[in-house]
Amino acid sequence: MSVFTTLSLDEVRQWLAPFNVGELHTLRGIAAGITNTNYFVETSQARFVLTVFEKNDFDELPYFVRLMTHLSHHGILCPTPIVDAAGIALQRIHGKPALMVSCLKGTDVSQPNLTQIEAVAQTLARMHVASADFHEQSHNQRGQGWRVMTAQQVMPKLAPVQQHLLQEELDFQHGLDLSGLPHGVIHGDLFRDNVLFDGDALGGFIDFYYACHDVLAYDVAIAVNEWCVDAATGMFVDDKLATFMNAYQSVRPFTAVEKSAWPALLRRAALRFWLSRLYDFYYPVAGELTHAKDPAHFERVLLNRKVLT
Ligand SMILES: Nc1ncnc2c1ncn2[C@@H]1O[C@H](COP(=O)(O)OP(=O)(O)O)[C@@H](O)[C@H]1O
Ligand SMILES: N[C@@H](CCOP(=O)(O)O)C(=O)O
Repeated sequence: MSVFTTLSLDEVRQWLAPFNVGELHTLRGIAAGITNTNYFVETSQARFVLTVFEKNDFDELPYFVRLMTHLSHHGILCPTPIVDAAGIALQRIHGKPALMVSCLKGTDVSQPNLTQIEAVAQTLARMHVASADFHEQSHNQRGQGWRVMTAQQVMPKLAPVQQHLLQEELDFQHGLDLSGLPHGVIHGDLFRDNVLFDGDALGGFIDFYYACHDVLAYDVAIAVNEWCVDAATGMFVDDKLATFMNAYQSVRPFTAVEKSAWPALLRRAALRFWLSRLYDFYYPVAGELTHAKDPAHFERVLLNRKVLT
């Protein structure tokens, strides 16, 4: 259960006063999610999601608010930040940053079918295209500096064969020059729990809090490593991968440079989540669930992607 900040109907009613969203009817804590407190807020006008940020500083959030606003104005299915009468979306509640967004339709899907994979891929490509005129740049919190620091922390915990794999991959990634690849806004964590579906119709992408300015094809690599993989082996499932790549490239075809960097990007994406899962595994935060995020899965994915290079 991830409601860290308990809110009462009365305080949310008061908090909603500067918004033009009608009368508050119901308030329901959302159990899913692990980082922030989320509530479904139902008013006489519509349904919203209210997020209380448990870890982010206020100052790092306006980028995400402006990004989601930009993307929703460009027709990308994602939460739309709701502004108060003064035009301000980001507020405080219990002294923590708080944001209300539109409620998307649907739920996350653990076994996506090809139609759903196609919709994710096309929307991701449209999001990348729509980001071309979003001119703010935010650095990747899970980029090179984080990789090196996290690797140092987990390295002593690993078996020698894993240490060798990790060091070799860090060296390989450090030596890459990706500056010639198209850059833009990446989602950065487009996992199955961050995409909602209403049947086969895409409800939208959520959880933009790893979004940043980075290599667009890297975002695709993150997504295919999640959506098109056999859970037992870490190998690609061919028809899922083909469906994803065809759908993505029907909107934004890869350049020649992206094609040649692709195997390395798949490795970088596998490394990123192997590392974060290793860190969570060896340095668990009391009370947080880590069992669902198996580092060994991304170790297998990385080993598989190395074979492709
Ligand atoms: N805009 C939204 N519309 C509908 N449901 C949402 C929305 N945002 C979040 N949710 C629901 O809340 C859950 C937790 O959100 P998430 O962003 O993953 O939280 P956390 O940041 O804590 O990981 C999601 O699985 C989804 O069910
Ligand atoms: N979707 C990821 C978790 C998000 O990354 P983290 O760096 O916050 O752990 C996963 O399933 O590993």
